[in-house]
Amino acid sequence: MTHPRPGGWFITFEGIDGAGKSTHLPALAQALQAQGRVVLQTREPGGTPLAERLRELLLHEPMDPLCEALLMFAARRDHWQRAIEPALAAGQVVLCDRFTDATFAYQGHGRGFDLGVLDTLERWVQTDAQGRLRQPDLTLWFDVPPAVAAQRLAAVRTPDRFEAEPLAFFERVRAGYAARASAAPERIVRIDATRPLPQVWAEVESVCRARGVLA
Ligand SMILES: Nc1ncnc2c1ncn2[C@@H]1O[C@H](COP(=O)(O)OP(=O)(O)OP(=O)(O)O)[C@@H](O)[C@H]1O
Ligand SMILES: Cc1cn([C@H]2C[C@H](O)[C@@H](COP(=O)(O)O)O2)c(=O)[nH]c1=O
Repeated sequence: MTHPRPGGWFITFEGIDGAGKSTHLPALAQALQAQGRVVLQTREPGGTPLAERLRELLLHEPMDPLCEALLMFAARRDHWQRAIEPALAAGQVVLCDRFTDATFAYQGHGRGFDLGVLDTLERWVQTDAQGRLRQPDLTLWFDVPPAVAAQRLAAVRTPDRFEAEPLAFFERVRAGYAARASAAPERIVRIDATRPLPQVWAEVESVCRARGVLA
């Protein structure tokens, strides 16, 4: 049997809007808590009072792509320093609904923002006191075609500034996630999220067991 390591795990949930991330994140939190782990459930943009205020602007105020990218990273820096790093240092499991892969997918591939600049901002924001660039330990990429995701979301809520983008935008975002997954296959695991919920959850559990996140 595998045992969770004593230090913290940093696990991120990614995918286009409506893929199913927010459905599975609390389920994994519950499974981990049942095994005695302390779990921080959080999200981006957001996760601290300041970052939640930036989220409101990002989701609802019109702005140009540079402003959008800078605000995403500003929110991330606050979230990173005040919430994620302390939780990991305390040995907690951090489950984060979106992180920097989303910036590469949405701002980079979706909006066409310079990927090299995003690399630089990522290094500025996520480098620890020892000079190491910190990445998630595991990223679950919930992959669905944009038409499926749009159908799911249409049934449940009024679209925000991102969700109101056309299908072609989400095709580019999805391609962005695929590119990130090809570049980091050991970290980013693709989950076919078009299947019924119980099957998707079974794969989440199985990946987490295989990685030693779940015992
Ligand atoms: N595998 C699935 N099959 C059918 N419906 C699903 C599936 N996964 C999620 N849903 C439904 O789709 C809707 C969107 O799911 P959810 O909120 O988890 O997506 P999300 O990826 O977190 O989206 P967002 O990033 O926009 O918040 C919800 O109503 C959810 O119940
Ligand atoms: C972190 C991050 C997020 N976004 C976008 C993606 C989503 O449309 C919204 C967040 O809404 P959700 O319902 O919580 O998924 O923000 C982005 O464009 N870039 C990012 O880095």
